[in-house]
Amino acid sequence: MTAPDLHLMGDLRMGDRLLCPGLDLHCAAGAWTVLLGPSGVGKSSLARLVASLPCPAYLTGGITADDGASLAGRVTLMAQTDQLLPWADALENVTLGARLRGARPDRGRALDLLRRVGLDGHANRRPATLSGGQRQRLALARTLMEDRPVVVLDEPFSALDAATRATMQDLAAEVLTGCTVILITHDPLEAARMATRAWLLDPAGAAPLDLPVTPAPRRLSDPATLAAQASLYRRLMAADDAA
Ligand SMILES: Nc1ncnc2c1ncn2[C@@H]1O[C@H](COP(=O)(O)OP(=O)(O)OP(=O)(O)O)[C@@H](O)[C@H]1O
Repeated sequence: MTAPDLHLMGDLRMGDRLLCPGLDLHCAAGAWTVLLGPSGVGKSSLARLVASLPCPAYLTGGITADDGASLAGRVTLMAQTDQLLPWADALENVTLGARLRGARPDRGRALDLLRRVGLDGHANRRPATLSGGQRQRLALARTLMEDRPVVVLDEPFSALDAATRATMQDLAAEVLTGCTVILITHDPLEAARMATRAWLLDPAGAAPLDLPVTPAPRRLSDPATLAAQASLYRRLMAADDAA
C-alpha cells in the first residue's frame, strides 16, 4: 500500500468545548509530522480520529487522504497505554493484528522485531512479567509489525531511558521509511530529532515550529538539533503558561 498525504482540517471539538481551533495540517507521505502541546489540548483525541477509533472529539473539517480513498484499514495507532493482552505472551502480542485478521502471522519477522526492540529471549513472557520500558518496546514491535502506510505514535518512547529511546527512534525511522507518520510527544529533543514538520497545538490553534533543515532522524549531538530542542522547549513553556 502506498502512503498517502493526510490533511487534518477544522476545529477540534468535544461536545460544546473547543479544544483546538482552525487546524490545517498537512502530513506528508514519507515524513514524520510531530505534534506537541499542553496536556488536554486534544492530541490523543486527534490520534484516535486519524485511526478511525471511537472518540468523543471530532474535527469539523474532517481528515482526508490525498488519494481520495478511505483511511480505514490503512492506519495503525500505538496508543499512550500499551494495550497489550495480559493473557498472551510477547510473541502472541506482536502477531495479534495478523491473527485478528485471520492471516498467518510472519513469525520470523515478529521474532526479528522482538530482537530489535531488545526483547530477544522474551518471546514467551507475558506482559505482567515485563518492566514498563519493556512493555512499551513490545507495543512498539507490535506497531511496527503491522506494516500500514499511515502510523500514529502517541508518546511511544515515553517510558524509555535516553539511550534506549534514541535506539528505538532510529529503529522506528528505519522500519517506517516511506510511511506517513504522526508522532505525538512531550519531549522537545525527540521532536527536534524526528520531525520533518512539527506543530504546536494549543487552545489558540496550531502553530508551525522551527526545525533544522537537515533530514530526520538527526544526530542528538548535532548543534542544530540541540538549538531546535531549546527553541521548542521555550515555545512549550510559553504555551503551558498561556494554557
Ligand atoms: N473519553 C472521554 N470523554 C470525555 N472527555 C475526554 C475523553 N477523553 C479525553 N477527554 C478530554 O478531552 C480533552 C483532550 O484529551 P486528550 O487526551 O486528547 O488530550 P492530550 O492533548 O492528548 O493530553 P495529554 O498530553 O495529557 O495526553 C481533555 O480535556 C480530556 O479530559
